[in-house]
Amino acid sequence: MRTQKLAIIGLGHVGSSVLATAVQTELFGEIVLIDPRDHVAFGEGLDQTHAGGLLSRKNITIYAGSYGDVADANIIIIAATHVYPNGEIPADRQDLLTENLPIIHEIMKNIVRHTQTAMLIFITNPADTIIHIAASYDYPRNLLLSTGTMLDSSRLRQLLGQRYQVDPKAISAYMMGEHGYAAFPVLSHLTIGGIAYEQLSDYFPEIPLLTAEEIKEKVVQAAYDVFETKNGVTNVAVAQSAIDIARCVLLDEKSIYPVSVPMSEYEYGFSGRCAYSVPCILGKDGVEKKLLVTLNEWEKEKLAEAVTSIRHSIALTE
Ligand SMILES: NC(=O)c1ccc[n+]([C@@H]2O[C@H](COP(=O)([O-])OP(=O)(O)OC[C@H]3O[C@@H](n4cnc5c(N)ncnc54)[C@H](O)[C@@H]3O)[C@@H](O)[C@H]2O)c1
Repeated sequence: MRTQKLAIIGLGHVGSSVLATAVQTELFGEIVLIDPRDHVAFGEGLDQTHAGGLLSRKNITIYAGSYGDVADANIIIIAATHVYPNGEIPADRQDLLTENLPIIHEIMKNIVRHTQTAMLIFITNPADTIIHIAASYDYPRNLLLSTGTMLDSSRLRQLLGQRYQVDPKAISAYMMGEHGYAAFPVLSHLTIGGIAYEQLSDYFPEIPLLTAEEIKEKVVQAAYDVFETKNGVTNVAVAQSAIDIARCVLLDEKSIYPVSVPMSEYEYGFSGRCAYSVPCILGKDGVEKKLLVTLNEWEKEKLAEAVTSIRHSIALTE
């Protein structure tokens, strides 16, 4: 009998958080770590393995490996990125593209050589362009996605949860579009405890209703509140997002998450191929259905802006 196997590619701040979160979930019996800085993959694996003697921990096999080891992986999470000297990480995610493009090509070439069945979950930025590039390889389209605006959506629910003093999980809401400056909230489908956004003032008259533009700005800024205080690193919440997706696929949960996926011109009518975040049903077959929700005029405008921004980035790769 086989256990569930996870491969993590890129063991920096994000990859090591993915590892720590994955271990806590107890979903995986085997975890392989791949990073060109062999000593980093080895050390992260060893550090986690040392906790294996504690009564709270399951006896999981964790080791530094190579691409041959992804052949029987169920889930592959990619958090590889160019390492900037002196930690001078560009704040604009798009500025990571030049350095990360060859890294993603190298990773995809290696993955397709060994498997066609693992769910690929990309974290590497710029998220949407990266998934567009990954989708250019001979790999099942339904088995690749980027966490995209999943993290932005969690920030949105957290922000509104604090504002209305309710559990963020009581809020059904998501961000769509670009994982970046052009992410936008879809207020036309947002509910708090089933109450539509525009009716919230009836229930919470003391709380002024923020405009969609104000919410967008606050959510986009939230990433930088972490980035600026943690010296260019945001690692914990995105790691949890990636593992939530992994769990959803492994348990065939059919949850709906906003994730970045390849989009054709027949979806939302933008000519040519692109990739951006839309709510998707995720299950054992990966991305099982994209929910192309009806958008209001402001949201259509913002989606067009997001597509333009991502297209500009994609054009730099051609
Ligand atoms: N999508 C999101 O919501 C989100 C959130 C946070 C961070 N990120 C992104 O996650 C990525 C990782 O960030 P980080 O803070 O962990 O960076 P980091 O610099 O700490 O780690 C990057 C790791 O990737 C490894 N790497 C480099 N080239 C590689 C290759 N060819 N194959 C495999 N591994 C390789 C490096 O050796 C390093 O260990 C970045 O692109 C960052 O922008 C995305």
